[in-house]
Amino acid sequence: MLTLDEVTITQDDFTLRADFRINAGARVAIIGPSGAGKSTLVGAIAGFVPLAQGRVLWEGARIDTLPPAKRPLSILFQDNNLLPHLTVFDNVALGVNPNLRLSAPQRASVLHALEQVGLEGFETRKPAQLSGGQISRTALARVLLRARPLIVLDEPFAALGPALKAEMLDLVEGIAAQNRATVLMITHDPEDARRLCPETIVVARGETQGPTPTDVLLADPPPDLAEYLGHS
Ligand SMILES: Nc1ncnc2c1ncn2[C@@H]1O[C@H](COP(=O)(O)OP(=O)(O)OP(=O)(O)O)[C@@H](O)[C@H]1O
Repeated sequence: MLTLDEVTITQDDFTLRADFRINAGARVAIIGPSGAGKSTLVGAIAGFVPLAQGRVLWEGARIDTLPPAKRPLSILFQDNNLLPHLTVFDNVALGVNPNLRLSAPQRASVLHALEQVGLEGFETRKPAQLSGGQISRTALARVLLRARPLIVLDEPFAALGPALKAEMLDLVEGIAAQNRATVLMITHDPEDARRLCPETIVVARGETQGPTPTDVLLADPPPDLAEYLGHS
């Protein structure tokens, strides 16, 4: 279980309060107006943004005191998930060993992860030689290989077209199932939430609400969310 226990995050004059629990294995969307604090919230969970108050726990143990690399999660951003000077193979291999000295079984596991995301034969390419979808697949192969119990997505697929985005969300679902991982996904698109996330947290007016079942929330959104979604 991921627990945010009476957390307050402050960035200059911006304040967000968060207090919720997410069960292990759940897939939860984070939705809310631009500037509401969605990235700040996941940044605090991942360790890039300090807490002003409160605690973050995974399976009952505090993680907010750990540096980002020691936290039990993998995070993907909209951009810069890959190192441009490294090949696809090495970008994925970073998930096994940051110094890239891999044993034979580790090399085999990288190749297997690439195969699973449909990138067999792309091992020696550099990110500049990949399409947007292939970049996403490479980043997801690393997530698969790292096998951290929590997968955090800060809109990594926002620039992809709808069909490709749906494919990536299905790939995330498969990876999460294989690793028995919990998923937290920021999105601006309610259809993404419907597709991947049975539950949703709303971030608005300086606080988090939920998680709430996504279908219930979207069928009858509270005023803040209705305004954001463009309902009358
Ligand atoms: N490093 C920072 N220093 C000061 N204020 C910041 C910093 N990063 C973000 N903020 C402010 O915190 C608030 C929340 O920003 P955040 O990026 O978390 O919102 P968001 O909900 O993810 O927005 P969007 O949907 O537009 O990406 C904004 O008012 C933003 O200007």
